[in-house]
Amino acid sequence: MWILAIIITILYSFIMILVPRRPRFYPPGPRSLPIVGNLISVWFGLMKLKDHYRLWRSWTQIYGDVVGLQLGFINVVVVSGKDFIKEVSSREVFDGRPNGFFYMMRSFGKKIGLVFADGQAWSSTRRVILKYLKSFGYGSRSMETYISEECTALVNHLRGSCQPVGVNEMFDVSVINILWRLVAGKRYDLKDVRAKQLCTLIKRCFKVVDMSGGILNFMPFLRYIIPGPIGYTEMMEIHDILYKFIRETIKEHEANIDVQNPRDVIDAFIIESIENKTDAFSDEELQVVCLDLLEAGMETVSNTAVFMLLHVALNSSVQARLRHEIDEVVGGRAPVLADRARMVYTEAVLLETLRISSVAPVGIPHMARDDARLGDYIVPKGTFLLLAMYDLHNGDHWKDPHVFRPERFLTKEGNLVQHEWLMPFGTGRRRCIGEVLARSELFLFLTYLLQNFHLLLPEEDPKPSTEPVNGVSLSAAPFRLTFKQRR
Ligand code: HEM
Repeated sequence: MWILAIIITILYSFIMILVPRRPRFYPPGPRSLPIVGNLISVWFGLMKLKDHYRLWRSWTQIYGDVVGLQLGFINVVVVSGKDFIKEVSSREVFDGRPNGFFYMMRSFGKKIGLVFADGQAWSSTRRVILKYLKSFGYGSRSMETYISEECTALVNHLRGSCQPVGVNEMFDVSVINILWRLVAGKRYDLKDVRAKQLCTLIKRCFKVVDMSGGILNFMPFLRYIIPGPIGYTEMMEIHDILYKFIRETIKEHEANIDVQNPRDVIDAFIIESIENKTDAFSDEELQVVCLDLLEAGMETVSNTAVFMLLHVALNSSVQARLRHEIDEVVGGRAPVLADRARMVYTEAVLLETLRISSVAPVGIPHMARDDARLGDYIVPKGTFLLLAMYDLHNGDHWKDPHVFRPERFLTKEGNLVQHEWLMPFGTGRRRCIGEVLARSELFLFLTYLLQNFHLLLPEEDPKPSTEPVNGVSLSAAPFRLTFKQRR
C-alpha cells in the first residue's frame, strides 16, 4: 500500500512541476481541467467552428481582448485588438519565441535560425541575414529585376493556355525563384518537377497543424504513442526532404566558392563561418535560416497572390478600374515599382487583399521572456502569445469587413490611407523581414497579369468561395480562372 502511495506522490509532484504556473491575475478564459487544461474545450470548439481563428474569436467575445488558456502543460494567451497587439509586438519582454516542441523539432531541437529563435542569438542572426540580403539585391533594382523576370515568365506561360487554369499553385515556383535567387543564386523553370515538389511539401507541412503547434506542442510525449495522427511523422518526413535539398544547395556552394566574390546569402554566410567559428555561423544555423526563409517567404506570398486574383476576378468593377489605371499609367511598356506612386487604386487593392485574406491569422507566436503585466493581467514567463491578426483585419471595426472594397483605403481626394488597424506583416522588433519583397511581388504580379489578361471565372465551374482554408497560413479553396489575352 505504501509503495502505491509513494508512486502516486511522485507522479503528482512530477505533474505539478509540468503544469504551468497561473498567477492570481492570469487573464480570464474557459474553465480548465487538471493536466489537459483547455485541450478538450479546444477539441470540441474546433469540431464546431472548424478553424482556430474562429475559436479564438468566440472566446474573445466572451472573455475580452486578453484570453488566458492552459493547453496541456503550457500557458497560452490570445491577444486581440489594435492596442494590445501593438503593445505585445513592441515590448521587449514579449519578443521571445515559444520553447514548444513543435517549433524546435524543425530546427534540430534547438532555438536557432530567424523565425523561432530569440534573445541575443536571434537579433544578431536577423541583423546579419538582412545585411546579406541587402547586399545581394534585397530592396534594390536587382530584386525588381528578379521579380519582373518571373512576371514575364508567368505571363508567357499563361499565354499558351486557352483552357481554365488552376490558380492555387500558380505563383509557387515564381515566388521561390525570386527568394532563392537572393539566397542561393538559383532559379527553376516554372515546370521544374523538383521545385514544384518542394512547394507542395512546404504547403503540406503548413496544413498539418496551426500556428499554436497543436497537440504536438502541448503533449509532445504523444509522438511516441500516436506519431501519425498528431502529425509528427508527416512533419519529420517533410523536413527530411527539405533539409536534403538545402544541404545539397549548401554543398554545391562550398564546392565552387570564391571567397573574394560571394554570389549570394549562402556564400556570404559560408565565408563568414570560415573566420568566425562560433555557433552563430554553424552549419546547422545556415540550414535553419534557409528553411526559415523558404517557409516564411513562400506560402504567405503565394497564398496572398491567389486571394488577390480571386477577389479581382469576383469583382468586375474592381478589375475594370485596375485595368484602366494600368493602361493610363503603364500603357504598353513593362510595369515598374516606381509606378506605385501614381497607381493608388492598385495599391488600395493590395492593402484590401492583405486585410481580407490575412494569411497569417495569428502571426507567429511570441513568448513572454519574463513575468509581465498586460492590461489588468499578469502574463507569466514562458507563456505563448497568439496575436489575433485575422480578427483585427476582419472585425466589426471595418464596418463591412467581409466586403472586398479597396475604396476603404482611399480618401475622398483619392489619396492612400495608412490604416493603423492594418498590420499584415506584424509590427515592432519581430516585424516581418520580407515585407518589402512581398509588397513588390504582389504589385508586379497584379500589374503584369492585368496588363496582359482579362481574368474570367469559367462558366462551367461553381462560384469560388472566399472562405479561407485553415493552416499555419490561410489559403483559398481550389478554383480556376481563364486568362483571356487582351488585345
Ligand atoms: C504576404 C506575405 C507575408 C506576410 C503576410 C507575412 C507576415 C509575417 C508576420 C505576421 C510575421 C510575424 C511578425 C511577428 O512575430 O510579430 C512575419 C515574420 C517573418 N517573416 Fe513574413 N510575411 C510575408 C512574407 C515574407 C517573406 C517574402 C519573407 C522572406 C523574405 C518573410 C520572412 C519572415 C521572417 C524571417 C519572419 C520572422 C521575423 C522574426 O521573427 O524576426 N515573410 N511575417
